[in-house]
Amino acid sequence: MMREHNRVAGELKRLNKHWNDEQLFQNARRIVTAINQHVTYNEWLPRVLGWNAVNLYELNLLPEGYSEDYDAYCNPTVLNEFGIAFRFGHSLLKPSLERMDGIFAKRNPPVKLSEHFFNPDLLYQPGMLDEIIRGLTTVSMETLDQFLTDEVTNHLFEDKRQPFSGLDLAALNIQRGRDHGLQPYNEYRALCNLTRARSFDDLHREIARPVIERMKRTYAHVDDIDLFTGGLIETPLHGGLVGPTFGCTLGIQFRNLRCCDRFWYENADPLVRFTDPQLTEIRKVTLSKLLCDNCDYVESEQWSVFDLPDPFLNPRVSCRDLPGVNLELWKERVSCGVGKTNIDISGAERISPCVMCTCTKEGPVCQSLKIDNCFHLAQSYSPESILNDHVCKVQCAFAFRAFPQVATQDSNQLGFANS
Ligand code: HEM
Repeated sequence: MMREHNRVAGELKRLNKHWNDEQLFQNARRIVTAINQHVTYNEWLPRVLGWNAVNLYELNLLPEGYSEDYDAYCNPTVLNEFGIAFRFGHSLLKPSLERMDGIFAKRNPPVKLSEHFFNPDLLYQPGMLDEIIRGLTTVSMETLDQFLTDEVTNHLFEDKRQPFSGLDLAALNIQRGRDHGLQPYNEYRALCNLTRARSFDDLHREIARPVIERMKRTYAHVDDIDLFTGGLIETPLHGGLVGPTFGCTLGIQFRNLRCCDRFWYENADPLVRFTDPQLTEIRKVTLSKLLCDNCDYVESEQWSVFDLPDPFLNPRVSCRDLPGVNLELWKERVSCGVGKTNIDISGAERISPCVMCTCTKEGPVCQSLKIDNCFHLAQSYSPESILNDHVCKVQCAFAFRAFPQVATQDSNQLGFANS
């Protein structure tokens, strides 16, 4: 995303040479934020929550036009519970990241997590970032379940010189929930419209039997189960990764992030919105295109990078064939051409006797003028220009017919009576 920011800022500078650093930064930031929101809700959330939950929490994006869902009275901040529920990703980690070359052959050695905590030097090696990205988009993740790789449960931030110095991420997550005063898992079940369990066996609809048996051995009472533990062990929602309790926590959070944010990219607020054509451009972008644009030598990506490549269902295509944002639409207007008239930005001109146009950032906006006195109009404009203006004709033809003597006076320039 940082590379994308700099790429967009560079393009904006080429298109708007008169912009200063602040304008370039703020506009690039706004575009990249919008792209991030679009990719997250369009490509990522459906895979985490499944389509049923996406529909239930109204997280579907609009295919066109502006959203009117902004609610100034709701709270967009991050829920305490979300800070724990969103750690479900820790269960998806593999012990090492595969590296792949340009023809997707594995490169050795893979990047072992525990060998690189606090040591990102590897990323400075030429081609390394591309190799890791190819690996990440080609190899499947771990299953979301009660297991976390040993690399983060025994070797997190380990000091190799000191045996057993590694931390346990699962324990940190559980303890962090308690530090933050979170309610037990059972309370969140009730809040999320599941039944409040009175015994361990009441969990059987959401949690597999053998896992319930392990819970019995771990916790003294069903009310003692922590949110992180209970959420992680639930059977996934249909078509998603997380179970109903994490699904509910994430669903509410992502709904708030969308509806309570005045700067949400689909919003209609005329002070901060994108133009309709700009919004259409943002809606074209996919994570595959982002990777293409920002890796060093990546030339192809599968259409949907959150899904494994497949020659039929998700083929790798050339980066050139993936749609992206056309930044030409952010070229700032300095003027608008309306017919033969050129109007400066923010200026207004009468382009004909009865039509006034204003040049806005989104293009010219024209409106008909109400004519109070047609004879005054006739003193200022030629008969041809008035007759050629449909708006004048509609308003003044009646007046000129009613007073034909105006047309016969020598001083009269109109000649309407003869027409
Ligand atoms: C190699 C990969 C990762 C490592 C080593 C890692 C490690 C950590 C650590 C050490 C913490 C702080 C734990 C604490 O003391 O409370 C943390 C917090 C967190 N992690 Fe991860 N994590 C990784 C990947 C992920 C992924 C893939 C996700 C989500 C999809 C994720 C979500 C979170 C969240 C939401 C927090 C809490 C942040 C906060 O409240 O400030 N992490 N992670």
